[in-house]
Amino acid sequence: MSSTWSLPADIEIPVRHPMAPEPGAQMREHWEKCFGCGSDQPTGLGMTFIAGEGLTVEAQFDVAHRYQGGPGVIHGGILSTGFDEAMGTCCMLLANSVVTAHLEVDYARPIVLGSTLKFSCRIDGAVRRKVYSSAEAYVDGSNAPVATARALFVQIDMDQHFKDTKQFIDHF
Ligand SMILES: CCCCCCCCCC(=O)SCCNC(=O)CCNC(=O)[C@H](O)C(C)(C)COP(=O)(O)OP(=O)(O)OC[C@H]1O[C@@H](n2cnc3c(N)ncnc32)[C@H](O)[C@@H]1OP(=O)(O)O
Repeated sequence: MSSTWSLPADIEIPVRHPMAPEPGAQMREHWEKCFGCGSDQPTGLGMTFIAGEGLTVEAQFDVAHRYQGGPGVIHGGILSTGFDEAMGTCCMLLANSVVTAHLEVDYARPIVLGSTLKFSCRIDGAVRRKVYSSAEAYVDGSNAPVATARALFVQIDMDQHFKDTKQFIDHF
């Protein structure tokens, strides 16, 4: 990993929301039209999520041929999208609405089309509206991660943040 990412000194461990899904339970999509998780988004990743213990989430999707970048391997942007979605969903354990402010990925190994890509995500801490997360991605048969990521999410007011794009909720 080549990252210079560091967590702030005043970081605190937030409390998992009491209404968050139980460990082992499937977590819901945050929006049905979302490219990452939406059930009404036929060209999307179709990611699924299982709540883990504490502030952790496991996620996965199948690397379809349409996600190809180089010959036979995943496009790097699709992999970063998977991280974004998985870590963003992990933040839902706090029952706050967040958007990504910063995302960085280290690509360690090529990921072959047809793989099932699995993500282990956690919340590392929070400061005010900022939620810090990190994650690793694995494919079957690999003990070492094929990629790692770190991200900063910022809590938002949904009505304010999407005030200019509300029409997309009714007209996709
Ligand atoms: C609903 C659940 C969803 C779960 C799954 C979601 C998965 C997918 C998530 C996405 O892909 S979201 C789409 C991509 N992201 C965006 O479009 C966000 C675009 N950026 C913004 O809208 C604003 O920049 C943002 C809301 C992130 C922040 O603007 P604000 O005016 O609300 O806050 P502000 O700029 O004061 O920043 C708040 C704190 O974050 C810090 N910050 C913001 N951007 C940063 C950055 N890039 N790097 C480091 N720190 C950053 C900022 O310094 C400050 O720190 P302090 O509390 O210490 O003062």
